[in-house]
Amino acid sequence: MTKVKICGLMEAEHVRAAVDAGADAIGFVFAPSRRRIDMKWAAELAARVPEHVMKVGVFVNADASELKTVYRNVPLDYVQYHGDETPEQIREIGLPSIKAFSVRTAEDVRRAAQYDVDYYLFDAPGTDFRGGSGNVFDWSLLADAGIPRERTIIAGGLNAGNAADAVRQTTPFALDVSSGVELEKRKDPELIRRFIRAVKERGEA
Ligand SMILES: O=C(O)c1ccccc1NCC(=O)[C@H](O)[C@H](O)COP(=O)(O)O
Repeated sequence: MTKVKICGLMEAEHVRAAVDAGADAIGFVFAPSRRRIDMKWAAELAARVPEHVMKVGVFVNADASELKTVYRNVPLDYVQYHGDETPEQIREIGLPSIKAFSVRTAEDVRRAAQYDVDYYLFDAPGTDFRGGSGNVFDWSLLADAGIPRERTIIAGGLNAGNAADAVRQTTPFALDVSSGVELEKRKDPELIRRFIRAVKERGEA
């Protein structure tokens, strides 16, 4: 069954809505963004999340010691690298990892093979910030990725209306969404529920 990650959560009500609706992972953004969250508040929110729901911290070109401080203080399961981090930097930091790739061309997708990480997240290029743009990239480019589908996460412009197509076309491990579960730039519990339903109830085994 395809997993769902709800990213950019900032409010207790929205974390609860995601967990209650069956999210498999939630994301906190510690990078420059309108969704940026303070470490102490993220720790409080994460403490209320059951263990089976993965907690992911999103970073963009963060200083290694800063990143490790957040990882120590917030009960995170994965670090999501959403900037220009190199394979060496990620290896040296040595934490469970997701590397995000902004996809414009097939070459952007092929770069992923240089990384030894737990999961590979393919996203549309950012506009204001490095992620969370609400734009979709060309999923057909993934045919060239050379990355096992069970370690692939698709992001970028997903919503309840296109989630089933994304799963059908890319057969990923998980879908990741942020803008598509927001109303007027704030997470919306009903949209969160609809998105998770659209992924989980698409009739797969
Ligand atoms: O969400 C952000 O504001 C953000 C800012 C900087 C780096 C990464 C960011 N988000 C990472 C995510 O995993 C998003 O869910 C992903 O980019 C998809 O976003 P969307 O197109 O809004 O669904």
